[in-house]
Amino acid sequence: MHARDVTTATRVPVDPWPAPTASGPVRAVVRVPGSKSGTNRALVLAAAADGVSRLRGALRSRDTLLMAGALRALGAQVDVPAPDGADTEWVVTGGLGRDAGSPAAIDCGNAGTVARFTPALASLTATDVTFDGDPQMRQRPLTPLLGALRRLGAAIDGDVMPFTVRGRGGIPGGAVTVDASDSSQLISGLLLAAPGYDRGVEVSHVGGRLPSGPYLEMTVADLRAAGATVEAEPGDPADPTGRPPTWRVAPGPLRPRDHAIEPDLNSAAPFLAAAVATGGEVLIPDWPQDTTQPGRLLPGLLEAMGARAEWTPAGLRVRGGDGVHGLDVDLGDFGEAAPVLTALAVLADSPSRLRGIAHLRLHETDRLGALADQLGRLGADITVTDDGLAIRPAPLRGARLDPLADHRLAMTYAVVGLAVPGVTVDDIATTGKTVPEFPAMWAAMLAGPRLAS
Ligand SMILES: O=C(O)C1=C[C@@H](OP(=O)(O)O)[C@@H](O)[C@H](O)C1
Ligand SMILES: C=C(OP(=O)(O)O)C(=O)O
Repeated sequence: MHARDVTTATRVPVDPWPAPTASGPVRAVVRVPGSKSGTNRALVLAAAADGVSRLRGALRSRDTLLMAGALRALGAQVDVPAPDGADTEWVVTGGLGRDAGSPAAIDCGNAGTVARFTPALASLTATDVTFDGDPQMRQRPLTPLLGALRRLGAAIDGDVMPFTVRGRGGIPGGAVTVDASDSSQLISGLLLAAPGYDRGVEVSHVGGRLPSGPYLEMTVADLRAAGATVEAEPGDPADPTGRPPTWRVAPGPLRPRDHAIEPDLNSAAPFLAAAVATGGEVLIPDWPQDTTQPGRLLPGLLEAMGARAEWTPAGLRVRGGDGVHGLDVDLGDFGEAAPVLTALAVLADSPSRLRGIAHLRLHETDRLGALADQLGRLGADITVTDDGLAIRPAPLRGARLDPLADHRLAMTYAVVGLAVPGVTVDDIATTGKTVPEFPAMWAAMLAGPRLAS
């Protein structure tokens, strides 16, 4: 068992959880909860705005409740509706503690978004704020962010977690470089608070390949929607001597917003994969037509593995084909898809290569090593390469798997379990990081409702 926030677990599942096998093609409509990345950006921007913001469709999960707690510690009021109550809107009254207050503490859990998005905000308060988190969060990249913030004028004790930001009511800001090759969140964290720096910010990425590009688009779009003036220059990855990717945010007030959070397309991935693995059909309502979420790439990826994807007025429908085929793909923009695609790849009839995802070693756990090791217990043939995974078809058998406190690994094992009898999963409740009702949703998917064909 791994530590988890029991306050978010509304139903306690059995441990280890027997992953259900599918008795036939899965046919279901699955409504997935709100986007973690959208919810946590909306909360940060609302906390930094002057006035009251209202969020509909926000995700209520471990990562977003940790964000709500962090923003309260920084002086904002965040009212989270009860899980099953009539009220569904999250209401945020912006305002960071500008008067010297007693020291505050922020628990980041294993939420990269909390650990990377809130230190810059803390530098705008007049309070000492100490940051800590789960053992794995202490290992995840933060040092480049703290160094850049210090160069922008923040006073910070420590280069690794736990560390303390000594808020002095603001920072000068200005131009800074950061090596964000280990995580795009290191840049997002500097940008999201930048309207509050005296001179705003100009951030350039200098280093190896920048992962998770769509999340920087999301940061820019969400800042603009909150009234910030932002310029983004992509740079030319093919010309390392050219101008690096650079973002500029002007100083100025943010406006409060009332808006809806999109469904989390990453959370849809295991359910869509269930359609592919079983030759069935899953429909996700409210799939956005136009989105900055990297999950917009999912339909194409699943089609490359043999599925058919179709946008209908009711949502995105994915139908499995005659079999599952391997794929060779660069997932640098969409590393979160790698675990679930690995589940499909071990069920596929031909080899797969997942490339461009070296940074996954620094996610909730070392995802590359964990996938090879844990799925290897089932007999899967997975090799960790320099920048990803090589997967070859192999006969599979049941075994007990440990998600190592990683929500996406737990959901990945559930997908494999549809096709391989005897898979059990430790600590399935770790899915509460982003999909708190995962076991119940999975059971409901397997029970229908049937779709008209
Ligand atoms: O900005 C965000 O909301 C995220 C960025 C990505 O992080 P990395 O750039 O560290 O991969 C992604 O994996 C994470 O789940 C969410
Ligand atoms: C990498 C992930 O999360 P985090 O926001 O903690 O980085 C993820 O959700 O796959």
